[in-house]
Amino acid sequence: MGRKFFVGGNWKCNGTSEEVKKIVALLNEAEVPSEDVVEVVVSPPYVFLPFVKNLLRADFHVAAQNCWVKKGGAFTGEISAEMLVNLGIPWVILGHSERRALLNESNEFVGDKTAYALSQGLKVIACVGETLEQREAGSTISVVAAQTKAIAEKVSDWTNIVVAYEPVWAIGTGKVASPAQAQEVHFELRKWIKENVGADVAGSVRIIYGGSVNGANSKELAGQPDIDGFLVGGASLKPEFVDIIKSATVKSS
Ligand SMILES: O=C(CO)COP(=O)(O)O
Repeated sequence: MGRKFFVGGNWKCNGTSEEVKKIVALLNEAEVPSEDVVEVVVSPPYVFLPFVKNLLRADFHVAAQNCWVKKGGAFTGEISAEMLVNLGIPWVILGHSERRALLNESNEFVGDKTAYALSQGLKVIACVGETLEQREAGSTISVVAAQTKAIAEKVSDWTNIVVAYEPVWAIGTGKVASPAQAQEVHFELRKWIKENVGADVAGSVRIIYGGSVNGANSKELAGQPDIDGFLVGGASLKPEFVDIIKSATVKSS
């Protein structure tokens, strides 16, 4: 099958330099499956990126949580894709629901950002997901498809994209999607990609799940055929992140 398990830790807007040092020390000491089995990427706030990159073990990688939609310049407060490349940051998270909801990032804007970041050589964790209202209205698949379509319209090569399905109602709520609920959306999303992008991309693109993943629920979720890993928020700041990384072995066993 060839979709390497992917575990991302999204630290969001959290951490002091002391706390960041502690998390990095914890990760550096962790005994986890090799890089052949699981790809681990942690995403600290911008200001800690070079620090984390320099201290972190070589088999784990770092991601920024956002970047600007085009070349840098007179955009106060923004960070450009070129700067991330310049600092050797390989990944960026784009389209997180917190930015979509709180900063009004539209599907089109996220599609443009994804295309620009890829064009500069970054790898992108592109987030999609429905709100509770949308789920209850029965529009989960159409919402997720529209978000993915806006990316597909701007991007032709999906090699460096990981899609993160993060139902908004499961983020930071402790209310995890059941393995069956997550699998259903991952399956439908892969089907959409197969029909609208291509069978090769559908077979190879990793679709990871995010929303209240923890050390206790990660194994069962990882057992679902279309779940290729996780994007973890709260639990990525805790020792249980190591257990989540270890759930990669569910796929290889
Ligand atoms: O938003 C998330 C990861 O990007 C998920 O957050 P939680 O794991 O805290 O629910």
